[in-house]
Amino acid sequence: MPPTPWPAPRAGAPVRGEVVVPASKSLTNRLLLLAALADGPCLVINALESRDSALMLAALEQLGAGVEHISDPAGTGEQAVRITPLPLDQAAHPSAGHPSVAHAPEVRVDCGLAGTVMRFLPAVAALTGRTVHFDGDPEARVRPMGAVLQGLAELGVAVTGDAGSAPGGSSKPASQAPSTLPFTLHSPGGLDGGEAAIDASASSQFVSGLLLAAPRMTKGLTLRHSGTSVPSLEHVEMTMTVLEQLGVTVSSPQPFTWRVEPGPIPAFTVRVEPDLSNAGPFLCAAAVTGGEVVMRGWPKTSTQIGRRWTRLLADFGAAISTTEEAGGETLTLTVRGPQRLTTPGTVDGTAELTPTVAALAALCEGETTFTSVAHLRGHETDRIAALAAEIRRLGGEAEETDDGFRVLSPISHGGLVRSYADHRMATFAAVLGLVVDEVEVEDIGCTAKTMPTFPQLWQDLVSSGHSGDAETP
Ligand SMILES: O=C(O)C1=C[C@@H](OP(=O)(O)O)[C@@H](O)[C@H](O)C1
Ligand SMILES: C=C(OP(=O)(O)O)C(=O)O
Repeated sequence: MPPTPWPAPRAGAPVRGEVVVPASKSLTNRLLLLAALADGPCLVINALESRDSALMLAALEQLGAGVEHISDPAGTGEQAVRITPLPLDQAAHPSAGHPSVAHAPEVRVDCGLAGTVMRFLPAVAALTGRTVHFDGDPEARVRPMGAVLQGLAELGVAVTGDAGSAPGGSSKPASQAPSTLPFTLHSPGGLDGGEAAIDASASSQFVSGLLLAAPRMTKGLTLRHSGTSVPSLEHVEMTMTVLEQLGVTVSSPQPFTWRVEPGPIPAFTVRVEPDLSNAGPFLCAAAVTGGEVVMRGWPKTSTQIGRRWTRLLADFGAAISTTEEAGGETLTLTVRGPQRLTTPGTVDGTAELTPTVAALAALCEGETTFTSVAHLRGHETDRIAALAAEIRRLGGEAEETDDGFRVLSPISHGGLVRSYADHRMATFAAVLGLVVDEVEVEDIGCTAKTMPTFPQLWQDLVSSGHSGDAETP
């Protein structure tokens, strides 16, 4: 049964309110994975609870980690996840008195539509020495996977494109590794690492996925990107920083080359930051309605790409102010919307923020050109095509370009916006619906990928303060 369309709440007045967004998907899934590779049980406080993080936890459990949900571990009312690491020593030394992994049952990993699961877990799977089958949603089966699988094949992992193939099936040359889900990995000797070169121009997650597992490769890993540019380079920096913060030695001997030394990951307790990408639509609610939205707990420094919101919103005419909070680590961020949004003309390399920025562009007079985002064609959906199509559906003009798209004129009416199973297409439509009558979102449920509470938080924010009138473009 198709989902019931969700009528996007229309702001009858400038949106004024405060919002607390859940934890970062990118940090949660890195920290859960690294906890499973640590040398003792770890506590991840305020871990995101969403489909992507649930898939990560389920997969880590399948691979042999322990997962326990704990309420209020620090007396702050927060939730936490305790991870008992994977028994990797058994994989590395199957004859050292441990039950051999050769007899361990095969594992099935459901990636859903999560890039962080499909790109980050193959190297971890190889470390376990078990035969692991990966598959996901129909939309996930077209997302690019080739580089990470070629990298693993180069490092000696048998990779086959048939999810049902026999364990131990012959390894193919790296160039013949499958390029999409489903696939099967088999690496009975674990993963020694060493050196590999991959073309990561389709996703930064190919790099992150190999680097995250590298501390537990016996030789560590020197990874070189062989293409022109890596998109979302911030996410690779996040990977390197998180590894370093957890005590792993990392370096970047030259541009597009990363080195992770082998060694233990000391057991850790960590608290996850709010998701600054998912904060975007809420902050945009102030920008598009001429209202004011406050977010407490904005990290003073962050590895998240969403830290760019302060600059991006200012570029569209919003006023941003911050005050330091007690403890000095976090800020209270206030976004005040302008009377009328102004386009900065060009928006470059906004990666996963792009659909939300596109909502601002679709409400501006004047052209906005999005550049260096070609890789968005391999996201949850082809976001370049989807954004152009949905802007046109609502009466705007938009065209696709080689490395992005151009919004030529603003939308002029509401309608049913297709969500393409993509959480950011759904929230793109929600932002538009604040100021345009009768916008409906085909499947608001897809926001559960990274923020199951989105519909409620959105409704709460829209109804939280009423004064003045919101303008229709
Ligand atoms: O490493 C990560 O957590 C992510 C990396 C980026 O992927 P791409 O490089 O494929 O854009 C980003 O878009 C995604 O939402 C999360
Ligand atoms: C591209 C995204 O997700 P994923 O981690 O599935 O790649 C995203 O959240 O915008």
